[in-house]
Amino acid sequence: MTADDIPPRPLSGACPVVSDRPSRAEAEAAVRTLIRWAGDDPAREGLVGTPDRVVRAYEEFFSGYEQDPVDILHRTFEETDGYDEVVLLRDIRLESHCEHHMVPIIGVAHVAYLPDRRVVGISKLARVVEVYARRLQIQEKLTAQIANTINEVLQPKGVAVVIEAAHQCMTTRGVRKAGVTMVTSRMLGVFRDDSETRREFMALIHNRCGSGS
Ligand SMILES: Nc1nc2c(ncn2[C@@H]2O[C@H](COP(=O)(O)OP(=O)(O)OP(=O)(O)O)[C@@H](O)[C@H]2O)c(=O)[nH]1
Ligand SMILES: [Zn+2]
Repeated sequence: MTADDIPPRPLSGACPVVSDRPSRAEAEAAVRTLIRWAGDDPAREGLVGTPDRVVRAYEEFFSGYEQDPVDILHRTFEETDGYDEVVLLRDIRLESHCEHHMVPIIGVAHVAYLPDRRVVGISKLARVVEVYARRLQIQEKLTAQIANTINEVLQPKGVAVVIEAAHQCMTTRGVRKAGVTMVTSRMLGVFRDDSETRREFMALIHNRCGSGS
């Protein structure tokens, strides 16, 4: 599946802050409600600390709303030795949450770009993945947001993002199909326009030679 039908702008940036964000106490009360709804007693010993733990876990899972990926990519370096080949970060571990069921999406992202003089510290590509992953997502949007942000900020000759992930809403509930992987891609610039560059990217993703893994 591709995200070709998703417009390239304006998806990046910090998320709009909700004006009526509940307090921590209200969030913990909501967890107690869910525990009661599940049929258990939030006052019993083993569950007393659970609302606090769940809210802390959510703080981690959804910390991406507080961060702006554009800032992460802001610091770039001029590449003066004429490197004009693809830069690829392969197998970036991805942990997100599906916006329909709020259960994990686990997989990997492959992120490549073809620089146009300016390059970025490679960890920053993984950080952009991390920020968007730590929001409620569908995989298509996540894929497009990562690619569009890199494209907007670095203005390279092209960007390619592929995500391969398993959705626990399909494995632990619902249709319950274990082992299914969803694959999404977003190709911009030369990766979209030039089939040879796209083929090279796909070969780099799938050719494990020399990776040491
Ligand atoms: N396109 C897309 N669909 C997703 C993603 N994550 C979850 N879904 C799907 O979102 C759909 C939500 O469908 P609904 O019919 O509203 O929800 P549901 O009744 O829980 O559906 P089932 O999962 O089929 O039981 C399901 O088909 C999920 O598999 C995603 O990242 N992209
Ligand atoms: Zn889901």
